[in-house]
Amino acid sequence: MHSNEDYNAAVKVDNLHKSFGNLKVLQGISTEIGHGEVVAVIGPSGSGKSTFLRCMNLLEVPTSGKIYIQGADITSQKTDIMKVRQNVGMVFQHFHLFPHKTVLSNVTYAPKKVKNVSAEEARREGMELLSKVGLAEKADVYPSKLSGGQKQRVAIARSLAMKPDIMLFDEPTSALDPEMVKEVLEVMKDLTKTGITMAIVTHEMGFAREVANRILFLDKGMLAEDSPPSKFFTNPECDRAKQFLEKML
Ligand SMILES: Nc1ncnc2c1ncn2[C@@H]1O[C@H](COP(=O)(O)OP(=O)(O)OP(=O)(O)O)[C@@H](O)[C@H]1O
Repeated sequence: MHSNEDYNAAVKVDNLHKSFGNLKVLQGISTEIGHGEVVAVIGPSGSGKSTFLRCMNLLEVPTSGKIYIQGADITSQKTDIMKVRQNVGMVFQHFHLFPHKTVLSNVTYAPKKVKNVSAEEARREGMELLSKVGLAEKADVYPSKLSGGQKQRVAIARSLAMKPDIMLFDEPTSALDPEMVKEVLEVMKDLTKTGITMAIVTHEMGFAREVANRILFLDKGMLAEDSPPSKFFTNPECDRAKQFLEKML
């Protein structure tokens, strides 16, 4: 795919399998995500989308197969899992903010604690990030005072504070009231323009179509289709994707 032999994809997945007991959830997924690429991972419920994403930052340990992040094999025994998670940020369906910390402290906590960033710098960068997600004026409030959409935007800012190269989003709008979905998708859309590599599990087909460079369609733990959105949403190759889209659109 790439002529330069030294090229390292942002993410390379090679024959990834994951089972929970006898349940084979991922059954031999291989793909690459290029630097700055935005991929949407879609597919029926239970097809393994979350598990696939969670393997990319080792929240789930693959049963077999390899995952390389910027050329480094994170599935090797020697991997420093904390380092991987610093570089591969994740935003979840439920926001998991620290309830006893202010919005700004939620954002500055990890850079200070894990990266030894000074309080002053962490604060400056934290405020910048909160401005980017439209929440600078909420810096000193506690999460309980925020709407779901605001909480998710803080969670995004908090993840970005570690300056990851890759961001994973696991159904980031699924737990939100409908009127809050848009504000979170807008923040994510802005993020796609920054050149950060993104993998997004989503049921928001319109959003996937608009922002993704590629659609990865999972079915029964296999990568059933890998197409650009223009093709996937108008003329998908696999029958399961056709059936899925008929239900979704
Ligand atoms: N920790 C776990 N232990 C046991 N089974 C699990 C675990 N995590 C996921 N599973 C099972 O693996 C299968 C795939 O789950 P996963 O969450 O990856 O699917 P998904 O495509 O993201 O689904 P959805 O769209 O419903 O969120 C499901 O049958 C689920 O019950």
